[in-house]
Amino acid sequence: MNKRHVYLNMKTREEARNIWLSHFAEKVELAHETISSVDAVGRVLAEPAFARISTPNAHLAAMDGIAVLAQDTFGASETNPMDLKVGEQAFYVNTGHQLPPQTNAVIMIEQVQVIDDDTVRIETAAVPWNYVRKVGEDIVATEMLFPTNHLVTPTCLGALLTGGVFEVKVKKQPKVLVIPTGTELVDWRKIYPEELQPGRVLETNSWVIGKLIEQTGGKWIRNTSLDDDFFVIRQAVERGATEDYDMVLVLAGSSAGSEDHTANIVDNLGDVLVHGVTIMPGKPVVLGDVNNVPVVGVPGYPVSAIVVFDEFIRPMLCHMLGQPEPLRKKIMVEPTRKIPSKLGLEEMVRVKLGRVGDRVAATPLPRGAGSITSFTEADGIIRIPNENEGLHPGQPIEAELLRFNRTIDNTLVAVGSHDNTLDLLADALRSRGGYLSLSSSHVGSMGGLLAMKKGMCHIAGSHLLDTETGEYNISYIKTYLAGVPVKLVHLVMREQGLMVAKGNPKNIQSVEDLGRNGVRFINRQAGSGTRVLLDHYLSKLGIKPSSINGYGDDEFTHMAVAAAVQNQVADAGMGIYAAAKALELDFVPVITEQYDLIIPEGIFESEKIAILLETIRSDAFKKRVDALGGYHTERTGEVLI
Ligand SMILES: Nc1nc2c(c(=O)[nH]1)N[C@H]1C(S)=C(S)[C@@H](COP(=O)(O)OP(=O)(O)OC[C@H]3O[C@@H](n4cnc5c(N)ncnc54)[C@H](O)[C@@H]3O)O[C@H]1N2
Ligand code: MOO
Repeated sequence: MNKRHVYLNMKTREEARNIWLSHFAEKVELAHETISSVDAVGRVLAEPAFARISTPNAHLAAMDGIAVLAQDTFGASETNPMDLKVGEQAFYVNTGHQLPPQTNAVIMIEQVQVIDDDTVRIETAAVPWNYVRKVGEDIVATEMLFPTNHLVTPTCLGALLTGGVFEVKVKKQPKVLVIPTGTELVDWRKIYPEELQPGRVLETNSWVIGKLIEQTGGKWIRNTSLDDDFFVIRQAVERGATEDYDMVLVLAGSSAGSEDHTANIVDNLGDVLVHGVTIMPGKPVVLGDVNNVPVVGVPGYPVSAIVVFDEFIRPMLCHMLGQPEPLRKKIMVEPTRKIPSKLGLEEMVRVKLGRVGDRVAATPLPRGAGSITSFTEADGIIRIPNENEGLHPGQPIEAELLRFNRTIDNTLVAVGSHDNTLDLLADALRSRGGYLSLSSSHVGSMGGLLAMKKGMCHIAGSHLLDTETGEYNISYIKTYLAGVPVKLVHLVMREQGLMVAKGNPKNIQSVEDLGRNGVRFINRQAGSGTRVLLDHYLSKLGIKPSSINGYGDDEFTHMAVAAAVQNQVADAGMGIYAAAKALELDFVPVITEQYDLIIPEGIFESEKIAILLETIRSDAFKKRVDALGGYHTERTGEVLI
């Protein structure tokens, strides 16, 4: 059974959804149960709920005052006040009291003069049924309160109880068996995080998918994680499809590897309806039918699993529960940079969004389906259609929102060079308890200048050294942002240097050592301030870039360079002290450099920027920056131009 499975016929998302939902349209029927109305919040009615009693169940006073027979008061006016006898023509009532017999209106106490214990005076006539809540005004016994398939909410509970419906018949929650598979997986409940061995992976998908099932109104039972063994996994799927489960999910093993059994197992036990959909992430999904139970082979990568939940599992649960699928709101956005896409696949690109002027800027996040943070950091999803090779910067496209519009309006968009203090800044802004958040995307200093020129960001972080004057950023602004009025605010001074393995085994002491035989370097991308700095040193020292082994290999952030050194992909990389410290690397200082924020003049006086400046100038923020090590904050917050 270890044959490598070749994809059946790839289907488009639309085709796959139709096959999947229509195949089970008549087959999936949830059982019913009768439960207390209070427990039914979040559940779906299996039959209509009819009121058993009326409410109000008598005529009730709607105001504090006197109950009267309206006809008795006709003719009363300011010029013709009328006296009423208490206990005969007028009866004191409070809001909610039942009206005394033979009365049909209430006069508010403010409009009543008390003459003595037995007499009250009025100056306006009462209109029949004024300030009275009549019998059955809200609910009439036998009326239908809610139809079949109604989702009970806390407010619906109010109507049910008021109508005397203390129990309701609801659909049983769809019960889903979730089977994680993969010999490399480790149960997080059984280890300390630091004990995780290299190559082992924490089993997270079942928990994420399980909680998504709960959110959709289902229940989940987690099978213990199974090794990649055809027979063991088949047995679990068979059990799920013959016991009283409404759906079975096999996590991982969906693609083409020698250990990827899901499609074969479904084929062996039932029918594979779809294997392979032209979406990315989520491509290798398996949709099948075993014993009339929907079975999904959910791809192992965390983001692929979430996408498959959104596209196929949630729709099936909603179908079972008779609920419409929740649709995400959509808005038009513009990419801040080029987003290439594979022809023939519908790519779902996670993006950060922020309103800049009258446009919403969309910055793509890393696309790897293994990166869960590319989903948690995303504000929206852009779908690039199958027949499209990608998007140009500024090309308008629809994005599905993962957050509220308000959040997007209140996001400061930072595009440019990466610095760890931006993370602290983002946290400091959020922890003010206000509404403002910072989203930063790391495209290097020059990338930030370009985004600013196109009006796609509020902030560009930059540390571009003018090698002739020794000054930072200003000459670059003059050259690249000519005609774009901007302000420059100093953020931090920081140590740049060479990150090397702990103990510095290759004894790298300076930039000159990078050209030595046996030293492998990892560079930063062209256009990054760090690259400019390195090139400056190389030319000053007369070292040819071509003489450095690895000069052509680059990474986009300080942390990525640090990780390359930690993983021994390289012996040295240029970056900031904080990144070296974070990964416990040694650090050889080269220079203290200046890192500033460029901000468009047009928004410099805005409330958002005022909050930003107040935050970076605060002692609390500077203290946190200093604690990172390798930073100097003496001039933090100074406006330079
Ligand atoms: N030759 C090909 N290889 C792959 C293809 C392909 O078309 N041809 N497709 C790729 C795509 S796209 C995806 S998505 C993955 C799907 O792989 P599987 O569903 O077979 O899953 P695995 O390979 O076992 O795992 C992938 C990845 O995810 C981790 N994982 C698995 N389960 C969990 C879990 N429960 N919690 C957390 N993480 C999990 C696993 O360790 C792997 O790192 O295949 C590509 N390959
Ligand atoms: O389809 Mo895979 O899910 O692209 O990563």
